[in-house]
Amino acid sequence: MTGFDRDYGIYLVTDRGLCGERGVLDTVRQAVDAGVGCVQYREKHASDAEQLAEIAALAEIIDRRVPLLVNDRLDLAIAARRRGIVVDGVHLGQDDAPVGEARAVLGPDAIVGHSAETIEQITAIPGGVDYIGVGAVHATRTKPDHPPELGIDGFADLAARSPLPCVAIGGIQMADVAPLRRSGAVGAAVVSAICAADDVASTTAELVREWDRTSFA
Ligand SMILES: Cc1ncc(COP(=O)(O)OP(=O)(O)O)c(N)n1
Ligand SMILES: Cc1nc(C(=O)O)sc1CCOP(=O)(O)O
Ligand SMILES: [Mg+2]
Repeated sequence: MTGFDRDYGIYLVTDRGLCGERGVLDTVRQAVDAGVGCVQYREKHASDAEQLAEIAALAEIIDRRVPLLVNDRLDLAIAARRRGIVVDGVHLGQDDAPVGEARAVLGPDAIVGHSAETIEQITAIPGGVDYIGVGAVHATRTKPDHPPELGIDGFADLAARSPLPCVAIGGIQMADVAPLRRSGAVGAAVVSAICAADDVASTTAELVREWDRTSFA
């Protein structure tokens, strides 16, 4: 399966603060066991050494069951791979390293995700991108500087016009999963819905069931 025709399912984006005492590693372990389709390591504050150590531990826990992507930091993804750590790709925003550079360095099998919030940004995306992260579906406290709220209908409109598969992100909760999948999302990316859950295993399993039982667009 290429990154392009992949079903990303319930796509976990990590947040150390929201994981609290349980920690990122145990949260990811439970979420992968419960069926998430992708994990993105998103850490804005730790040192490079700390992030590399955490990426290495996550790669061991995930053990190639689902893709592990690194948010923002193409350089860290490359450094991890040089150490033999299995990193499957990157998610890069509009202000991060160029997606073409990521594709060139990580190779044809890597997953390269890119963010966009308007149809102009979507149509301007160069080749080599596997999916677009489109948000914010809803306002969210997880990313105070999130793009304007699209709502489900706004997401559906962009996904219908996009030449690339779209992963929805931003304030996604259980009730959004089915409508988003019906509107063409190839994944529903969540941070707080899983990281801040009291019971990660059962919450994730419920989200995954909802995704799996909803028909494609
Ligand atoms: C799946 C997915 N979609 C969008 C984003 C947002 O990325 P970006 O615009 O670079 O913002 P930050 O995550 O870096 O704050 C994402 N991370 N994942
Ligand atoms: C990382 C991120 N990007 C967004 C975007 O809209 O581009 S919203 C977001 C955070 C999503 O967190 P939660 O699932 O807790 O709402
Ligand atoms: Mg970014």
